[in-house]
Amino acid sequence: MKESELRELICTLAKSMFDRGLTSGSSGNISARTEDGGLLVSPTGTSFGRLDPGRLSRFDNKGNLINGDKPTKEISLHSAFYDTRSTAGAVVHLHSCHSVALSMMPDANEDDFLPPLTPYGIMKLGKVKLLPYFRPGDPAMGEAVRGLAGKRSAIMLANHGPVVAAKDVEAACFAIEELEDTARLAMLMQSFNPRMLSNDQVKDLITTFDVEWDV
Ligand SMILES: O=C(O)[C@@H](O)C(=O)COP(=O)(O)O
Ligand SMILES: [Zn+2]
Repeated sequence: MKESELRELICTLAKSMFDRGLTSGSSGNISARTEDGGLLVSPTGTSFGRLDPGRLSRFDNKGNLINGDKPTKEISLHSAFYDTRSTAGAVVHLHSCHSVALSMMPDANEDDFLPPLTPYGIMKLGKVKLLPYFRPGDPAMGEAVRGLAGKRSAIMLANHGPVVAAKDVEAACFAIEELEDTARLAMLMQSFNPRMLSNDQVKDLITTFDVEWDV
């Protein structure tokens, strides 16, 4: 994809998520690989509702900022995904409400954050890791992601928000939206003892759709 098209797509997808309340104010950040191995990154303090394609932070393939505004303070978090997952072409972070709510539950599962409620949750995300709370911008977040050795495409930062890497920016947005939808279902259903997918049904999905599943 030409860089000008990628710039437009990042801003269009970010605005779509903002307009649907998936992140609000100036929360969230998004990045995508360019054809020359560089990165386009949302600038710090900007709103997903009003990203300007011409002002995205542009890094070259050696990680130098070459133009655009000052990047998100979570750049080390994004870099950790690119450095540990060779397939990563985009990374998205949101402050999506239901995911954050689920991360605050006393019985939240750290190794497998999302309950197996729907097939799409499994297919789009694999197993989601819940990481502890970090101060926003703390490079330790990136270190925690590096500690996962590229085995997870999706993580949840406790009391903060989800972060998802995927092959391109559209796939990353699809996946993080699925994470929020699954967390929403989990919160809606939590007092009803919902019937979940069985282990066999989950295994069937993993096999049929070639889902990465860190065991
Ligand atoms: O929660 C935070 O402060 C950041 O993770 C965030 O979502 C927005 O920070 P910037 O991308 O630096 O604006
Ligand atoms: Zn954040």
